[in-house]
Amino acid sequence: MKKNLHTIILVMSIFVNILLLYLFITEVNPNLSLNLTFLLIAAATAIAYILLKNKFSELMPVKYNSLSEINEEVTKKKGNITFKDVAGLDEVIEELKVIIDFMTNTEKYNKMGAKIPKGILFYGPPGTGKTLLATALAGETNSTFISASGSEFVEKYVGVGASRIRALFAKAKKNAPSIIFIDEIDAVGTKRNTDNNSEKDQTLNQLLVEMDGFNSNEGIIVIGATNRIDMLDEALLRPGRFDRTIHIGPPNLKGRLEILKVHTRNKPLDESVSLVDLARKTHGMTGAHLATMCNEAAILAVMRNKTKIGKEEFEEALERVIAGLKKKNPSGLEKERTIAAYHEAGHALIGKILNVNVIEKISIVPRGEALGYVLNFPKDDSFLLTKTELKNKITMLLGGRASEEIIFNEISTGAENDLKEATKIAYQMVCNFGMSELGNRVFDLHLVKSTEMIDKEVDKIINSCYTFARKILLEHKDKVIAIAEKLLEKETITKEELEEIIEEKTSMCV
Ligand SMILES: Nc1ncnc2c1ncn2[C@@H]1O[C@H](COP(=O)(O)OP(=O)(O)OP(=O)(O)O)[C@@H](O)[C@H]1O
Ligand SMILES: [Zn+2]
Repeated sequence: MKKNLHTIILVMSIFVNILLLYLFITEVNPNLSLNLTFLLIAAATAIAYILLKNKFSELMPVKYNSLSEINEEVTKKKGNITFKDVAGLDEVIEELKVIIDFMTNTEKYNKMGAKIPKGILFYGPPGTGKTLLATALAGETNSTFISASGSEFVEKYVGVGASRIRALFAKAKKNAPSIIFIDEIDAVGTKRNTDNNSEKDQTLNQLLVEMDGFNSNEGIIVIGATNRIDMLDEALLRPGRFDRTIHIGPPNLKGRLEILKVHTRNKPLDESVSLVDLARKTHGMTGAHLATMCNEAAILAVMRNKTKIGKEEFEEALERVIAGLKKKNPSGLEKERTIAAYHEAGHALIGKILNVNVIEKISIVPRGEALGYVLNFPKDDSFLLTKTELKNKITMLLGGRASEEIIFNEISTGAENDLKEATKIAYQMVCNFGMSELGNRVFDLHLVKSTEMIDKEVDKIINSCYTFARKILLEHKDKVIAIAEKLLEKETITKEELEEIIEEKTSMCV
């Protein structure tokens, strides 16, 4: 729009200039022939054109400059964003410190003949800081940061995706040490078709070739980012390619507080603002949401001619961000949070009482589709499981649903995966392990004429486990409530904290 206006003004001023020139020439020498007059005007216009040529090029549509534009776009030279700008991802940063050592002390590893990883894959929901982390890694290692987006290869550079990949790696080699960051890698990295001929597949093949081609000690690391790791072609995840995968999830309470600190670092805050309070109110939000909220609050303060950002501005900015989230999630965040807390408390308590696996962490910070999770590992490396152990596993899986039913007198869709897993184990008990009343034999579900008997046995197992889960939870309802309340307060509970809550309640009963 602005450029069109410039063009119109330019054309008009050229026209006026020609007119003035004509009037000037006829004024100075009224006897000059018409031909000579126009010749003089043409010469003056040509000179003016040459002088203005540089200005003209600025008015050209952007695409004429696209060749240089592409180069600009992919390379950002040694930025100054570092890990101090990334908050709430301490564990991830710890993991990346090894990569920094690889990149900064390459010699040390070369001498030992150690191979440095070539590719790291960041996966997790949007806005959690994947791009930020890659940029910070470049900042920390003083590397050239070359970034591209997977969707560009299939949308913008149609027909030249593969050669763009080649150019990207050539550039990285020339400017090593470098970090190549490919956002939305799923756009080129989804499972290939069998014919291998589509634009996307050719681009992906080229990416695989390039990753195999460079020597891991050349000082190049490729970082891919995706929200959909499940869709990626397995070839991408093989050793020597993206063989390190790092999950980057939404921040917990402590993480959110740290992110808020980073994003209010250079902002004057009124005393009324409590970041701890804001962190509590922003459950389920990502770093990107929090950054937006802080910025909105600052803008509101400017609009209100304030010298500092007050509590009101933050509250209003928070409401705006929540309104945006609620549009996507009409059931309301608070309700889901409470259900998730009691659901996870149910799993955890049964797991603890029946001694199923070692519970490392319980959380109601959403992860993937799940609204919460109990992180647990097998107690030892034994391959054999007894019938009781399998039934306890099922009981723990059903503990989430049972807890919801006991507390809210209502059940939710949140137990889908638990039910799938519990049913799978029950079928295995009946069909593979001979652990039902049908006797010590196996069943091939594809060969049996009717699955009625098997289904009945599966039902029996599931029902008895569910009754058992309810019994345990009803007996220890105070503990379920205590765990859930702690989860609502802190969002993540460690193994030790869980033990503390259980012990505290137990001693109170005695
Ligand atoms: N952990 C964090 N610490 C500080 N700021 C963060 C964090 N996570 C996100 N942000 C803020 O949100 C912005 C967007 O995050 P970023 O682009 O890195 O997310 P992403 O995970 O790459 O998302 P996408 O998948 O949409 O590309 C960052 O520029 C930063 O301002
Ligand atoms: Zn569950």
